[in-house]
Amino acid sequence: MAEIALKSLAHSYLANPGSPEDYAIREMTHVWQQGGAYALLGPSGCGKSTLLNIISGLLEPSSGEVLFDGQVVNALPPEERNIAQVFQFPVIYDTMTVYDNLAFPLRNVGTPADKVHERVLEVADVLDLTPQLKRKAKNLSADEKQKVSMGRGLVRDDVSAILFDEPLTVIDPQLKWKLRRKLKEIHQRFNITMVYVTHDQLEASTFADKIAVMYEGQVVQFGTPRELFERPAHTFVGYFIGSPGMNLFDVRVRDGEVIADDTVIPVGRGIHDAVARARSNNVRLGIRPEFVEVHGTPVEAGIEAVVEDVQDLGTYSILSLRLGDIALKARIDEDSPVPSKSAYIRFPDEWVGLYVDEFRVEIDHE
Ligand SMILES: Nc1ncnc2c1ncn2[C@@H]1O[C@H](COP(=O)(O)OP(=O)(O)OP(=O)(O)O)[C@@H](O)[C@H]1O
Repeated sequence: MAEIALKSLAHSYLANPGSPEDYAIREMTHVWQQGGAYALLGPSGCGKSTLLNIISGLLEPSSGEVLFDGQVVNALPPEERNIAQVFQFPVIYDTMTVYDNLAFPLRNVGTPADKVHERVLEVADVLDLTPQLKRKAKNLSADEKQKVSMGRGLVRDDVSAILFDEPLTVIDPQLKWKLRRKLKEIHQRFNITMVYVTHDQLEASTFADKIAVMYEGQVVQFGTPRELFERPAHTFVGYFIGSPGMNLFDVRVRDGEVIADDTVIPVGRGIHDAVARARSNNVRLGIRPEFVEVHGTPVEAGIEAVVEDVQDLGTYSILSLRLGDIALKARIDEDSPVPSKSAYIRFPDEWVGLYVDEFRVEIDHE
């Protein structure tokens, strides 16, 4: 088991990279602590698989270092890194039984037979594979094959880390939920560093204690699911996490007031001063639909907005609102009255984020 550190790491698939866009991984420094359950979350093409393959040694980075417990491992081939990796599609031996497939990684490193037997039974039990142990892998369903593949990743308890690259993609939705919980259980039981790649925020939040959100080859935020929700560090995190994503709108200061389009946004002094100080043309305020305060009648410091649509989602509704040219979403609980034509909205200062050139700027609210 190990701490995995990435130091000034960068990777390009091009022979002579020039601009930042030429890099699948832009220079980053990042630490996965020993024993943590982590998710690497991001859209297709943001560099997740590239990063995993660099950690496991399948790919050599263009620059920077990979360290396991402080030791540089760049020169070590995958088999010497002591890492287990589970891929999107099953990697198993079709002609072997399930038992032998699970035993393989242990026998490969000379584990004594009694220990092999004990671990195979334990992992088979956790993954509900015990009834299949004697069957040939080729006769299994797609779900079962992937479970065997996961079992092969989990069977050794002496690995530095287990890396999962979208392991549940081919799994039936109902079983997916069950396996995610199993993985969490396994993590708690064996205390192994686990990094789980996914583009699904729900999958990331249910598995991981901390999530690294990747965007265009960079980790733009590393935090708990709650931190990502409440304080997105980058507009992409605001947009990608949550459903619907964060409201973001351009703002500037005019005549001592913060305005968006032509609407005055009543905000506290801290936000006003920070907007006034921002030296950029890309200055936005962000607030999640959950934190927009909605009233049916005028309130102090409320902004009148046009209600364009109401989507009833059972336990809550999503309002589509318009403020001049700005479209906004607000979420209201089922027991709150739903305004019909006009709504009076407020943005509580504590839930408003300021984003300058896409990154969050901390505001002193005092
Ligand atoms: N072998 C390769 N040769 C050239 N470019 C590559 C190669 N593998 C990946 N890329 C490019 O590197 C970038 C990052 O790809 P990567 O597969 O790491 O992203 P990802 O986040 O894992 O995406 P996905 O979820 O679709 O697998 C993409 O622009 C991709 O086109």
